[in-house]
Amino acid sequence: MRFLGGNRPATDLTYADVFMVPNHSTVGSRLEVDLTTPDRVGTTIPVVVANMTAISGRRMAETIARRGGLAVLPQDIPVDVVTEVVSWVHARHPVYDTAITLSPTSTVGEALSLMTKRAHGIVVVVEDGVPVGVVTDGACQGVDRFSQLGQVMAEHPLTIPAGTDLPKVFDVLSGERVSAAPVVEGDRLVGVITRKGALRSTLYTPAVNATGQLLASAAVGINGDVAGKASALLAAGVDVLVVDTAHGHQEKAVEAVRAVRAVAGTTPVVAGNVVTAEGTRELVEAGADVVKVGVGPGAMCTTRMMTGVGRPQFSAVEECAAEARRLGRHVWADGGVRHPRDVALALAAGAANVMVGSWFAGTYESAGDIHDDGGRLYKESFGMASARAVKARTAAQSGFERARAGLFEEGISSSRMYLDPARPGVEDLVDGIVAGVRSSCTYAGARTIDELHERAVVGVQSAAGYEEGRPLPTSW
Ligand SMILES: NC(=O)C1=CN([C@@H]2O[C@H](COP(=O)(O)OP(=O)(O)OC[C@H]3O[C@@H](n4cnc5c(N)ncnc54)[C@H](OP(=O)(O)O)[C@@H]3O)[C@@H](O)[C@H]2O)C=CC1
Ligand SMILES: Nc1nc2c(ncn2[C@@H]2O[C@H](COP(=O)(O)O)[C@@H](O)[C@H]2O)c(=O)[nH]1
Ligand SMILES: [K+]
Repeated sequence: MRFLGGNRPATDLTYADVFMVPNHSTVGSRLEVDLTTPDRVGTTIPVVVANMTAISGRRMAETIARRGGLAVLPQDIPVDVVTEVVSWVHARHPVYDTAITLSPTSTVGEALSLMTKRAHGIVVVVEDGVPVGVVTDGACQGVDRFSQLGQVMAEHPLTIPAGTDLPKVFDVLSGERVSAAPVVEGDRLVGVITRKGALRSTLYTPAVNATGQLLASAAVGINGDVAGKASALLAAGVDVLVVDTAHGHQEKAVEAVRAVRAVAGTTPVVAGNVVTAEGTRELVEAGADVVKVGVGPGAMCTTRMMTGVGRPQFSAVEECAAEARRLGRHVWADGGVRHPRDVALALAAGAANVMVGSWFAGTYESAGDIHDDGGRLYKESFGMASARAVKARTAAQSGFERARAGLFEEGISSSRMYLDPARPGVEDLVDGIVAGVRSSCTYAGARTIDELHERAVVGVQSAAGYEEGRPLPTSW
């Protein structure tokens, strides 16, 4: 990456401060771009879901890995639960979405409450593992919530035999005017496929481990028996370990990384967070394969307002990525991503992968429950250093210790993240990110993430320059 006109600004910058100019390009199509990440964690798109309780759970992990990304389970989740979630994610189908299933005697109320857990929009009614009907949201409207699904379901549903050619699936579903259908092996249900899902599966490559299972990752904190917890997570089968703390450039964090490295073998170890070359170097020397960059850019984060500490994210990523690359390692840009452009700019700055939290909170697949605010659907999100999260994390401590820890909050305890009715699923947001980044690459003349970093020419803009780039939904 170089600055336009060779003018490196004296001030640190964040994503909104910068733009990329197009280069002469020989990349003729956005489909020629390969977004496999150079960090060797196995992701085929540069999207990692942040380890936040309100966001990253089993459905998020499954859905994002199927499209080539990775979700990190938060450090607060007990090991036995992580173990169960990881084996569940590993057992998911790499192409077909997991079906929501109920029986003919289940109620419409149950179907409606489960329908928003996934974006595919159907409940499959099963008897002995065999689909006998399909229920859509439309079929549940205007009927008593206690009605049984056997009375409202569409019987003898269209089913797709597993292994059917994906363009054919798209054509069959389009021809039958249905958006989703159960997938069967023989007569037994193995999943669900949508029209969009068939399309996406031709564009995305699932992120899988050496045995072909969807990738799963989990975080470990820096307190307590770090090596013991890391070993338990490895025994649970996690494919990527993340050492997670606010201040990664502290002795305790460095020791935690050493402890994790000692037990991790060949499993990639990611550690953070830092914002300087020195912090990056110390974590790499302690054994991190990837260093996580970002102090204070997160949407739920109050650190900069509380402490004055942090660094504008574009410059933080640029400096840390340069140091990591010099040492043969990589960085993940963590926090502050609100638009596809931010992902592209993080990669241009040298990040190998980009962590997204709050933006994904407002989706069907995030971990929280859905709420209705006068017809607008939303989910609650909260920071991992908020009083709410600290309370949960310190549950085993004495009341005094918990109350004292609660005084050191550096995050928002409650925020509403509204679902975009046009893009309610996390895959809709990923489509936007991937389309944006592929396009950035062709503008820069890059076929890969490394080439985007090498070729990017970045300028600094005024607030008016940024504003000019925003679309205008209504007139002036
Ligand atoms: N990226 C970011 O900007 C930030 C991210 N977070 C997220 O919040 C979650 C909680 O992280 P964290 O607060 O590190 O909690 P942890 O429970 O992981 O513990 C942090 C440990 O570091 C010690 N510590 C020393 N200085 C600091 C400091 N300035 N801030 C925090 N801890 C410090 C703490 O001791 P003691 O409590 O005694 O001081 C404690 O032992 C994580 O998921 C983290 O990623 C939190 C803040 C900023
Ligand atoms: N200072 C705090 N940072 C937090 C908190 N919870 C999470 N985070 C960080 O934010 C990113 C995600 O950023 P987003 O803009 O995509 O939401 C996450 O990975 C953490 O590093 C918090 O309570 N305080
Ligand atoms: K912030």
